[in-house]
Amino acid sequence: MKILSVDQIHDLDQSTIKSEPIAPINLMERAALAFVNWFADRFPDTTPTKIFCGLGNNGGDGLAIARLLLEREYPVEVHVVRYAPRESDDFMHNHRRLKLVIETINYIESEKDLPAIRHNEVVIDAILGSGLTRPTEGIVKTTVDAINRAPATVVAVDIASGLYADQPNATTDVIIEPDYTVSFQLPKLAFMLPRNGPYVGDWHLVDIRLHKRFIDQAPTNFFFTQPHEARLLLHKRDRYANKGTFGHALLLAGSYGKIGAAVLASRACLRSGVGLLTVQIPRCGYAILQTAVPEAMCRPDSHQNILTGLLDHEVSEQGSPAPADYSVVGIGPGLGKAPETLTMLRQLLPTLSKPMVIDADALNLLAENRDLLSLLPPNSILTPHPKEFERLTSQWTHDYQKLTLLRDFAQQYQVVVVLKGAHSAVATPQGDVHFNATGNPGLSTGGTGDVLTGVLTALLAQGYDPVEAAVLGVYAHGLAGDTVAEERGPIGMIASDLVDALRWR
Ligand SMILES: NC(=O)C1=CN([C@@H]2O[C@H](COP(=O)(O)OP(=O)(O)OC[C@H]3O[C@@H](n4cnc5c(N)ncnc54)[C@H](O)[C@@H]3O)[C@@H](O)[C@H]2O)[C@H](O)CC1
Ligand SMILES: [K+]
Repeated sequence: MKILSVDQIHDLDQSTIKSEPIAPINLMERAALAFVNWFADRFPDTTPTKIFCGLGNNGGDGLAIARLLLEREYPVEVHVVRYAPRESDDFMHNHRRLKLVIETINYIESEKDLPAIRHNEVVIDAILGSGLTRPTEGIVKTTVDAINRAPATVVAVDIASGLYADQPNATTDVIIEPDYTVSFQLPKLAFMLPRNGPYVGDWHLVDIRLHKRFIDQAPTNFFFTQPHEARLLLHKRDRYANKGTFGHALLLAGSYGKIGAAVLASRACLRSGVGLLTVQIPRCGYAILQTAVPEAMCRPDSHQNILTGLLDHEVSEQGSPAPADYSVVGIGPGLGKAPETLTMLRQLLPTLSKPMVIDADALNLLAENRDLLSLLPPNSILTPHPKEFERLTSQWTHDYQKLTLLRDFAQQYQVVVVLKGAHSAVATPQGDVHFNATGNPGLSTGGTGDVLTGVLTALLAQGYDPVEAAVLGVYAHGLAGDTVAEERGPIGMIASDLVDALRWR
């Protein structure tokens, strides 16, 4: 699903109005009805509801929502924040219609007009929408502040008042902090950025049948992966396939005290459909890996505690293939940053031409030796968490800057970057960014990144296009997290649970 800019959403509105055709006031009615249907599914018709409206079309939506809720016999109070002398046409239209069915419309011009808000009430925020052009100030700011301080549940219409849909807010801006945002049809870029969490809450989309052809043709670099889109990426399995069909992956992972990372990545790789898996680990991990993951083959490193890339010929079979002979190489989980391991990485990279997967300490080694970045095989997948990405690039002051760094990095080095976090972002060598829909805070625990590395390595081994592998892998990994969280709650989740919860269908 595409994420469009505010300007594009405005044009989409106009295009919908012209092409259907539909009168603007009827499109507003459609939007209000979609909101009310969502609302009525969550809140019973006994819920005391205070609707705060601005004077533009977001306020117009609020007035229409008030009328539709009154029709359904919700106890509704309407408060219009009168911050400017002029209202939009569709606001005026809905104002006239509402006056016919409601006893009073309240106006907030100064602080003394603010109503008390109690904890059992729901506040609907329809003060400002995507038309925001400047920070909240004066009575708007005072009202937003009062709503944020109130103990009630807050639902934002389209977007929280004061939050820019596609550009950074200042840290001093006063913005509604909703429990829910109910947005019209397409998500806003602002919803994808972790630091906006308090200003978005739990967000939902309601369909208002905006002009489909316009959306199909609209250019954008930003996408949100929906479940059905992720599932379409899944390759069907041929009935006559054999294990050779699904590739042979080589994982380079583990160091003394971190063999568990190699185990997690290996198990996840096997659970994600790889044909054959070989793992190179330090000798200290040999018995552990062979016991914990009997399905994997083991290449013991000549070093006892770290990876050096040299094989222990006492234990490993004669004539082991070179890393380049495997379908894919995944490197990083539990690796450590020993000088010998850096030497291994330095020698390995120029020998590889197929896309590889690079995670954890392999990323930290790249960050400390940035000359290695130009040796990465094109279309390789890098999976940094924000701190690792900062080491690879530079510090950022807000999420939009981080997004620019992310796109620039992926384009400069022609790699796929999975920036992990809430709504993990997959940046492509072409400059696109795909935000993920799945996952929860339970994933912030040791080892979940190792699981992702295993998943992505398996998908590349099976011949998935690297961008598709990243989008699908991140989706499936997050979904496994959601499945586990549903069962035992996010607090009790551990990375091994994720491996067991991976589902490919
Ligand atoms: N396609 C859709 O998604 C539809 C959206 N609808 C709703 O329309 C709003 C956008 O409406 P618009 O009138 O363009 O803007 P706002 O209501 O957000 O703002 C009104 C007006 O206020 C001025 N303004 C900007 N910043 C401030 C500020 N900080 N303080 C005071 N005033 C400010 C500015 O002049 C704005 O124009 C969208 O969010 C949806 O809710 C349609 O109803 C249906 C289709
Ligand atoms: K709003």
